[in-house]
Amino acid sequence: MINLSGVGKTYDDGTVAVHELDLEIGRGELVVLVGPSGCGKSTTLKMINRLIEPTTGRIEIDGVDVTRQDPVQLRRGIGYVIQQVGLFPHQKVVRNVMTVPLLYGESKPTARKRALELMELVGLDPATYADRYPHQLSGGQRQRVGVARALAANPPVLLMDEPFGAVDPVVRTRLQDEFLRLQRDLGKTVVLVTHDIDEAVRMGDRVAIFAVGGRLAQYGTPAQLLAHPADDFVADFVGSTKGLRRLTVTQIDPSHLEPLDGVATGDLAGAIDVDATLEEALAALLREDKNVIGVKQGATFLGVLTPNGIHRALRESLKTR
Ligand SMILES: Nc1ncnc2c1ncn2[C@@H]1O[C@H](COP(=O)(O)OP(=O)(O)OP(=O)(O)O)[C@@H](O)[C@H]1O
Repeated sequence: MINLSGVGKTYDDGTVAVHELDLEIGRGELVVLVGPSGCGKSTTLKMINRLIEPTTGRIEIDGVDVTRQDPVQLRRGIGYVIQQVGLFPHQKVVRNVMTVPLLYGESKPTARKRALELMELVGLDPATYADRYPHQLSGGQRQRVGVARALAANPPVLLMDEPFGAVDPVVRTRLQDEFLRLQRDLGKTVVLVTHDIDEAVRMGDRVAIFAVGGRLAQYGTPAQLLAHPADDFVADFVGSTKGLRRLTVTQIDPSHLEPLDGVATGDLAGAIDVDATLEEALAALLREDKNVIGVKQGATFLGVLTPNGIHRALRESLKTR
């Protein structure tokens, strides 16, 4: 879908922001670019929609070189969400979201209808929020308006630069979850920039870790990066809590379950679905202050998971990936 080959950017003052970058992003994939400050993540993102022109290399979307496309045309197919959202302060929320459909020649009633649908989609009740001004919203709500506006032209590609950066950690986690749910329905191809490795691991189908100097240190699934960091830099960056992070990306394996026989009902912390992650299983055990949790697939009870089982599953996932 999106293909970067040998892409480099050297700014006029000689700063090498991105160096010989090869990156392939599949259709419908959510790829996160992560790394320390100044390592070229935003520059990479802006080269995809031609806000910045590369010095070397080639960027293709669906096999078409972006530099051969009219930038305005190109950006119609690419939604862009930035941290400070950039809403028009003197326009009501609904009007802010209508901007893009109006730009593309939709009639006012059609644009308004679409804007209200999009507000609903991103979890902002139109009846409450449509006629507010941006300053009458919380940071998280403003961010949702930004996402709604980026989706307004129904672009196949979405570029997001620190989209959840400006909100507190609790709201941030909620927005991340909401966006993941939305993404499951919409199936956009998303490239998301963050400096937060936890966000990268939570959100990314694949994660590209950048090192200073615009060098790609490693590209892989969160599980691969956590289990097999390519070098010391990546190992350091994913950090000492990588065992914990693995909980969030490792799914329950039915072969680690034990039979229910012999477990006293009082010891059981309810049941979770087999599609859950080890983190969800552990969280449920801690929440209920129990040491056994049931695992089911639909209505079928598969067995139980204990802290030992979780530990074993973690150890094995480290070996196999
Ligand atoms: N217009 C410019 N002229 C010169 N250097 C620039 C320009 N824009 C960015 N840079 C430099 O290019 C490098 C990469 O910048 P970029 O914004 O892509 O990094 P980033 O990884 O997105 O950083 P952050 O996480 O801090 O936003 C940095 O060293 C930055 O100072």
